[in-house]
Amino acid sequence: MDPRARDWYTRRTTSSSAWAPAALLERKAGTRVSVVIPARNEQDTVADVVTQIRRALMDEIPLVDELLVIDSMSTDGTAERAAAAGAQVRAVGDIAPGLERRAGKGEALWQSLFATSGDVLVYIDADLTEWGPHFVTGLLGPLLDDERTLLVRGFYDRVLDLGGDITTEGGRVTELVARPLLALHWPQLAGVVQPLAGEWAARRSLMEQLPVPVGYGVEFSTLVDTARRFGLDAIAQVDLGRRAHRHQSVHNLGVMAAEILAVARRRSAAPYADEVWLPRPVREVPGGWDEVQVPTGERPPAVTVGQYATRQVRTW
Ligand SMILES: O=c1ccn([C@@H]2O[C@H](COP(=O)(O)OP(=O)(O)O)[C@@H](O)[C@H]2O)c(=O)[nH]1
Ligand SMILES: O=C(O)[C@@H](COP(=O)(O)O)O[C@H]1O[C@H](CO)[C@@H](O)[C@H](O)[C@H]1O
Repeated sequence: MDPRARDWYTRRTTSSSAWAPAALLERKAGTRVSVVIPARNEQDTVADVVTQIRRALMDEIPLVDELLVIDSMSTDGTAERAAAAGAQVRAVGDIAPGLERRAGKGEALWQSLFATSGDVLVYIDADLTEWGPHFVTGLLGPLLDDERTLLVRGFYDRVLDLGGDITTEGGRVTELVARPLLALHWPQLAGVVQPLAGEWAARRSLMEQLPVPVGYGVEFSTLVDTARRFGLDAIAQVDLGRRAHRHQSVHNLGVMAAEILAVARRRSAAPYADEVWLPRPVREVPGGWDEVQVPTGERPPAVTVGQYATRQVRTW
């Protein structure tokens, strides 16, 4: 296991309960906070997400200065319901001249940079069904606590509810693509429990400097790019408890997986790590850390070994 991963995990992981809203308000001082909710056809859930944040973190205490829903080419009532719940709503393509209408979550987050004024940006998905305002305060904590922190990833039990038994087997692309990719190519990041968490926060000064994949690769790219350019300690992660959301079909997640593989391929000049270790999801392990070595050994072509060496073989 890359010792940097476990060291980072130990030093840079906190729980949302460590970041009390009142204490954050004191630390906030002159820092402006924008919450950005990218939304494509989320009319059934966006109003609840907006309402909870508005009530808890704008009406009850003035922690959040700006609450923006980016309407990402929705064809339902997302924009109307978000506005009725009290959010500012801006449609991709209507934000600034020259920013044409484009689909994609990353595109929505990138365009939000031109529609917000916050020094700190908190990204919250619009399809959450099990969550709370502590997602926002937990993500803000490490950023308001230390100016050297640039990016904060949430992590949680990932609920999977496909209409049958409800399990915590969610985060299918996270577990089958993103975390194995990190273990292979960026083992120092293997301690990040939810690299694809849709709830995360970053300094504007960071986001303005990073390239942003227009689709679902944005979480993976910002993690890898921040670590490479600013070091592991520029990143922190916060335990947010439990999260449920609307699920996509496994076929749609196949497209998402390909986007993330493309982002990784564009960045992974490095060969595979010598040894590949995969930490188990932290909540499965009492005490919070266990790792499994991934068998990566390869045998040489049989024709080069032992009794095969003399056989006539077909050559192409
Ligand atoms: O083109 C898109 C695709 C997704 N989203 C939003 O990005 C968030 C995460 O997307 P989704 O729920 O589809 O991903 P999943 O959570 O299933 O991986 C949600 O709020 C979506 O409405 C978006 O704004 N534009
Ligand atoms: O983590 C994942 O594997 C995917 C799919 O989650 P589920 O298997 O539907 O629980 O969800 C995340 O990935 C997307 C790509 O980074 C993010 O944009 C989503 O916000 C996040 O929910």
